[in-house]
Amino acid sequence: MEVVERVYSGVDVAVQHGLYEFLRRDFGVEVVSTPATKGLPFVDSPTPTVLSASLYLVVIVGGLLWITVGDLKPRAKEPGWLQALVLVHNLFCFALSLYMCVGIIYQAIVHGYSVWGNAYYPHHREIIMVLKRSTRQITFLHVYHHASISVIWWAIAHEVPGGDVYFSAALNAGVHVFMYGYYFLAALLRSKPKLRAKYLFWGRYLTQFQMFQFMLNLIHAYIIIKMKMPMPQYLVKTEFYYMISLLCLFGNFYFRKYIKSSKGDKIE
Ligand SMILES: CC(C)(COP(=O)(O)OP(=O)(O)OC[C@H]1O[C@@H](n2cnc3c(N)ncnc32)[C@H](O)[C@@H]1OP(=O)(O)O)[C@@H](O)C(=O)NCCC(=O)NCCSC(=O)CC(=O)O
Repeated sequence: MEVVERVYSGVDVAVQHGLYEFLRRDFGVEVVSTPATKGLPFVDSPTPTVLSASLYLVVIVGGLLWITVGDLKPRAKEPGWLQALVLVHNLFCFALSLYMCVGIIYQAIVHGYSVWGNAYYPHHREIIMVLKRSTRQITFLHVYHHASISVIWWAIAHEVPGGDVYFSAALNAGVHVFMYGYYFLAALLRSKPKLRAKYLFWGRYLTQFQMFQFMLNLIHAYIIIKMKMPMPQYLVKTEFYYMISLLCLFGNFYFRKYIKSSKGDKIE
């Protein structure tokens, strides 16, 4: 019997199961399925991602204990090494986000994707906050988001590494270009509050942009569910509820930072 190897995603298996049976029965062709992302580091098994997310939680909880037990106050003046680390970190993340955003959009164009409605088929082939002792920034929102998002994206890379997932990946990378640009400027102008207020007035618009992205992802997930598009339903439903949770948390953040606070934006 002829053996043909095909890469697959969870979607593909469901869609093409009948075809594989037909090939086996009528043509004597055995199709061997291989995940599209097989062999990629961190994708085959969830263990490295779950371990990294757990390590992240251990470092955050350990860091909070270190700050609390030692009764450490936020640093009035940061040591030079910490300033340099924050600047290099933000610059690196800024460049990486830009590379990812442009790269994903480029691939989407090359594969003739439309904005939405692209099913995946196999042929398409903080530590910073702890060091700064900035307990103000170590919020439930921040820790929940960073501990969970890596596991969610592991599942996406494993199950559907293509199709419409390009959209939220490109959008999020684009948002992160601005976010790390913002953090870079905030760190650079730390001792110059007037300049910081002048050049970082757009912080609130950045938060709105983040919430707009969650809203778009929510609408997108809703459409996929309603149109019964060939995507693993548990992943789309996870996206749907995850976006609702982020909208609530960011709504609360926005209200407390920009509306309720009598001082207004912290950077002023
Ligand atoms: C404007 C925001 C981007 C950030 O709001 P913040 O209140 O955290 O920002 P801020 O104005 O206090 O930021 C200035 C302070 O951050 C410090 N800072 C600099 N670089 C940093 C870094 N890489 N990580 C954390 N803090 C950093 C600066 O030195 C400065 O400290 P000092 O004041 O001591 O001088 C907001 O929209 C936001 O995202 N808020 C949610 C909080 C959060 O955790 N966001 C990031 C992950 S969520 C995410 O990523 C969602 C998404 O996908 O879009």
